[in-house]
Amino acid sequence: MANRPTRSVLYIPGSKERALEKATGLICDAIIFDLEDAVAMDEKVNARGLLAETLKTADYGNRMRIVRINGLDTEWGADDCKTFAAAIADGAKVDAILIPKVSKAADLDAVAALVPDVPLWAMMETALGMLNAHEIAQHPRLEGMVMGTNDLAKEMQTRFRADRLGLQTGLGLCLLAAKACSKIIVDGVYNAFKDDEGLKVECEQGRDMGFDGKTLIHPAQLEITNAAFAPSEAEIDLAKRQIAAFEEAEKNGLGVAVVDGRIVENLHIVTARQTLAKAEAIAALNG
Ligand SMILES: CC(C)(COP(=O)(O)OP(=O)(O)OC[C@H]1O[C@@H](n2cnc3c(N)ncnc32)[C@H](O)[C@@H]1OP(=O)(O)O)[C@@H](O)C(=O)NCCC(=O)NCCSC(=O)C[C@H](O)C(=O)O
Ligand SMILES: [Mg+2]
Repeated sequence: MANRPTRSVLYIPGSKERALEKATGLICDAIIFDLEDAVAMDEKVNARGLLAETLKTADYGNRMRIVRINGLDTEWGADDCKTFAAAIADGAKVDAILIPKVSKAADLDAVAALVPDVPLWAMMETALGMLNAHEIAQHPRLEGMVMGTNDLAKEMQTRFRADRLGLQTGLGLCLLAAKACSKIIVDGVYNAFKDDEGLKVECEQGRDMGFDGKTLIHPAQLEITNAAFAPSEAEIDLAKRQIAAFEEAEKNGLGVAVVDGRIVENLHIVTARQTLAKAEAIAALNG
């Protein structure tokens, strides 16, 4: 869905009944209902059943509902696919299926064959996935990419740094692939969920790099993230002034305007209109 905001994408373990209920009232743009890493092995089967029933009955409003299945290389992946294909046919509201550890386009083909029609999202979190990001982004069923920075850091053997130096190549490759193919791309989680300042810095970095939003692990991270990935009042004001100045310049037969000492050309107007469209989409979401 073009323009659908994905500023804040909250993981909820599919096994946690209280968290599933709480999310109906949280200020997140999207929810990842997780059956993979957030669910213990002996809870996998129960979580699958609980989640399938919950998505038939619970009202998550206009929050996007994304189900993260287990990989098809695990004992749960194929049954996750079959259960959700059946649940969707039976009225469960699922906007996308998220596949973990996607390393090549064929990983998407395998899930596409088991779950018809629903858009697919890919966890980008393996070194091979980074190298194959473009072929993954080109997949016709793919709608969005999610950076899995914990798994990527593990495979890369990087250490945590505020500037995410060891992850930058992977983040950049995935961003290029997603943008070239007009797909949604959201950043990885910030593990220290009580560190607001650190989260803010990482959100700003992700926003500056071009991510559409960030994945989160705790409701306390929502407010900072929503603010960071929304156009600010100053950005909205600048966009309006750029459009007005450019229209005025055009009337005078000019192709360039100047706003705040900077040139404004047609391409800047595209960005300005995108900023206003994003602000409108967020306002519409908040009703
Ligand atoms: C991190 C947590 C285990 C902390 O849980 P808890 O100790 O229960 O937190 P609080 O007591 O502060 O919770 C306060 C209330 O908020 C609710 N809550 C907590 N977390 C969530 C949530 N994620 N969604 C919805 N609601 C949530 C609690 O129920 C409390 O409610 P109330 O009873 O009304 O007070 C916990 O936050 C958690 O489990 N988070 C999710 C962890 C997760 O999903 N991990 C997997 C995804 S990360 C990943 O794998 C990314 C990727 O693959 C990679 O490789 O990087
Ligand atoms: Mg992961």
